[in-house]
Amino acid sequence: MQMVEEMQGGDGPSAWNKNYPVADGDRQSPIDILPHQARHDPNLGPFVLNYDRCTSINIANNGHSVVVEFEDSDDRSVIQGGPLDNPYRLKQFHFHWGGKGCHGSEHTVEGNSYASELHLVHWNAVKFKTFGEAASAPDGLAVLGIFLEGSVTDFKGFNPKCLLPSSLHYWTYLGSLTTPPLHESVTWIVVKEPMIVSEKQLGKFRTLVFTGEEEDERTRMENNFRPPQLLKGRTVRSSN
Ligand SMILES: Clc1ccc(Cc2nnn[n-]2)cc1
Ligand SMILES: [Zn+2]
Repeated sequence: MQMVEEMQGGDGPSAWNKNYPVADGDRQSPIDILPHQARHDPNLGPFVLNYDRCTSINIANNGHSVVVEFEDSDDRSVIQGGPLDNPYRLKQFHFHWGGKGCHGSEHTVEGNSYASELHLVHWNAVKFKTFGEAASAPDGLAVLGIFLEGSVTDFKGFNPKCLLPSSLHYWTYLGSLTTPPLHESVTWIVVKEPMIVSEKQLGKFRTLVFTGEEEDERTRMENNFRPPQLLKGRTVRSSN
């Protein structure tokens, strides 16, 4: 996909640095995670999700993913602990996926990718008044990344918490948004254990289209992931 874009002079990830020079910055995401090179940090405690009173507002195809937005006018749905100095409010979650097989996640682990990756996007409402302000500040956002692995099992019901695997051990590093504006404002928390979802569920993503309802050609929405970026000397820490 990316090669084709380059040959056709497309506006895919490799061309983003034209309009967003930060694409070549020092804390870009995603990255390829090398578990043996991650530094185990005994001071890194567990992160805590308080989503019980979470109130989703809508679900939408925003042209490059499927996004569920949440009410974020108070601290009813927050993540805290782990590498975070204070609670961060849940703003939205969305997914990245591929066209088939096990490609589609944004982060990779020793070069291996998963079929999809769920991103729960949170913002630092203690330090900033709005999401927009937080989104361009170095400690403004915290994105929880959960790998989704295809399997024939099925699972019913839907609640952000039930999407979490049993073990919440994670890697954490300082990075960025993975689509323009690519702000270097994200404290990444990537859970090690993938969630198992059914091929049927993954198939649902692949029926989504990039094009708007009014447009006639239907471009299938797939491969909406940015490839891994250079670490540039950053340390990836591992919880216990
Ligand atoms: Cl508000 C917003 C902007 C960009 C993205 C894309 C992304 N960045 N990091 N993970 N996904 C998600 C939400
Ligand atoms: Zn994302």
